[in-house]
Amino acid sequence: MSTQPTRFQETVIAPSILSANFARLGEEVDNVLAAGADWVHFDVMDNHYVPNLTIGPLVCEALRKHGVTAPIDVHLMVEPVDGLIPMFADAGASHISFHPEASKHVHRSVQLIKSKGCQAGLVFNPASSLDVLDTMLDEIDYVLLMSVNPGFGGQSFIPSALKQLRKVRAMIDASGRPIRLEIDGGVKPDNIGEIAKAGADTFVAGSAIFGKPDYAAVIAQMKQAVSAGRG
Ligand SMILES: O=C(CO)[C@@H](O)[C@H](O)COP(=O)(O)O
Ligand SMILES: [Co+2]
Repeated sequence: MSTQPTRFQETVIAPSILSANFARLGEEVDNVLAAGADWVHFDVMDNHYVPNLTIGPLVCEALRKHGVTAPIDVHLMVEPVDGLIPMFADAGASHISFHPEASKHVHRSVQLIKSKGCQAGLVFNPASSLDVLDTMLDEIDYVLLMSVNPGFGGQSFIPSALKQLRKVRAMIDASGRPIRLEIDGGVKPDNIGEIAKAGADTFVAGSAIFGKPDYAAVIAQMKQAVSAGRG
C-alpha cells in the first residue's frame, strides 16, 4: 500500500447542479443524493469573471430550506469575491472556493471563509500558476483544479490537468495536512480512474451525471473506477 497518512480514503462525488433541471432543482438534488452523491457542487458565475450568469445565495438557502443536509460546495467564479462569501455562508454553504486572481487579498478572503465556519478552497484554471500555494497551502482545506476553462458545463477534459494534479498531490503529501484535492470539468466514468490515479480524491461531474437517466448507475460506475484507479 502506497497510501499516504494525510490522504482521504473516502471518495467524494460532487454533482454540479449546473447541468440539473432548474425547473425542479430540489427534486434533482434529492435524487442525486439518494443515488449516492456525497456533496452538491454549486457553480456561481457573475458574467464578469466568466462569461455566464448562474445562481446566487437565495438558491443555496432554498436548497437548505428544502431539506438538503449534504455539504454544499460553492465554487465562486466571481470577481470580486469578498462580498459574496458571508452571503453564501449565511445561506448554508459548507465549502466555499474562489479563484485567487479574483481576490485582491487572497489570504484575507480565505480567512473570511474560515471565520464564517466554512471550509476554504482555492481554485486554479488549467493555465494558472500554482505559485500562491507556496504560501497558502497551510491555510486552506481543499484545492480545486479546473480541467476545463471555467464558465460552462459539458466541456471536454483538458489532459494537462493530470500534470497539475500530480504536482498538487505531491505538495499536499509533503505538507502532511489533510487537504482535499478536487477536480472539476469533463469528468466522466471513462476518465475518472486516470484522474484518481493522478491524485484527486474529490470529483465534480455535471453533464456526466445529470445527462444520464440513471444517476445511481453512473455514480456507482464512477466510484468503482476511482477505487480501481487508486489501486
Ligand atoms: O465549474 C464548472 C464550469 O465552470 C463546473 O463545475 C462544470 O459545471 C462541470 O460540468 P461538467 O464538465 O462535468 O459537465
Ligand atoms: Co465548478
